[in-house]
Amino acid sequence: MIIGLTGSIASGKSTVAKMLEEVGLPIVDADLVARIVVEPGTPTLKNISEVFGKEVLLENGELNREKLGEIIFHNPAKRVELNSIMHPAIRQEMLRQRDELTEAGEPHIVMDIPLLFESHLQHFVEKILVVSVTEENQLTRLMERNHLSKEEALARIATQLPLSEKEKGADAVIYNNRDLENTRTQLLAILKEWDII
Ligand SMILES: CC(C)(COP(=O)(O)OP(=O)(O)OC[C@H]1O[C@@H](n2cnc3c(N)ncnc32)[C@H](O)[C@@H]1O)[C@@H](O)C(=O)NCCC(=O)NCCS
Ligand SMILES: Nc1ncnc2c1ncn2[C@@H]1O[C@H](COP(=O)(O)OP(=O)(O)OP(=O)(O)O)[C@@H](O)[C@H]1O
Repeated sequence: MIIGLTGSIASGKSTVAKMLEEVGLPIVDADLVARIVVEPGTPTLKNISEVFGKEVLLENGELNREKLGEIIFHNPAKRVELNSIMHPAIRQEMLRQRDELTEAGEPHIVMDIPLLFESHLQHFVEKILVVSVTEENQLTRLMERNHLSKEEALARIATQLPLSEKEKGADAVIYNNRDLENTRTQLLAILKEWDII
């Protein structure tokens, strides 16, 4: 079974992905793939620097993620432009990793895709697991993890579909508002129901 793991920024997808890894499931991680496709020397990085200018590169030639983040989370047109450069490359590499795992005989694969609904990638997966949080917890955790001001964190949250909408499209929802043991208990119950463990 191909499981799509999604949620919103700082809702706890990576936290749940780690738990899924601990029970032995392989993960295809879109955020990680998004880093691979912009490594120095890739056509995607060249394309980004042509469109956004040399200011989005560090001195060593790597992508300046902080700088690019500041630009795209405050400018919808720039975000659409970046998405149109990066998303085809990300999708291609994610499918390659998925096929490699399938060929290696993995019976279940998790695809961790933050923008699963926004990018209409539901057809990539068979079951959708949404990690949800209250707006209050999401904001506090995002500000703490990324050292962002309230305004910066709210701007990032606003670029994604509301979690209430994502919950409607889910086969199962994990409410990640309490401690990690509580989250793990919810996850294991879902995996049992889906006959995965
Ligand atoms: C702008 C970048 C360089 C900022 O890097 P940074 O290290 O600060 O963030 P990171 O990559 O860890 O992303 C954190 C979260 O931000 C959110 N996010 C990232 N990109 C986008 C986007 N284009 N639109 C909406 N939300 C986004 C996701 O929830 C993601 O999990 C980076 O996010 C990026 O390359 N984004 C474009 C690719 C993309 O769409 N990635 C999202 C999943 S495929
Ligand atoms: N149940 C919890 N209690 C307290 N803190 C938590 C809990 N779950 C996650 N966190 C913390 O909240 C932050 C966001 O979690 P995580 O990185 O897993 O989210 P994410 O959905 O993967 O985010 P992104 O989309 O930005 O990659 C992290 O700093 C994490 O340690």
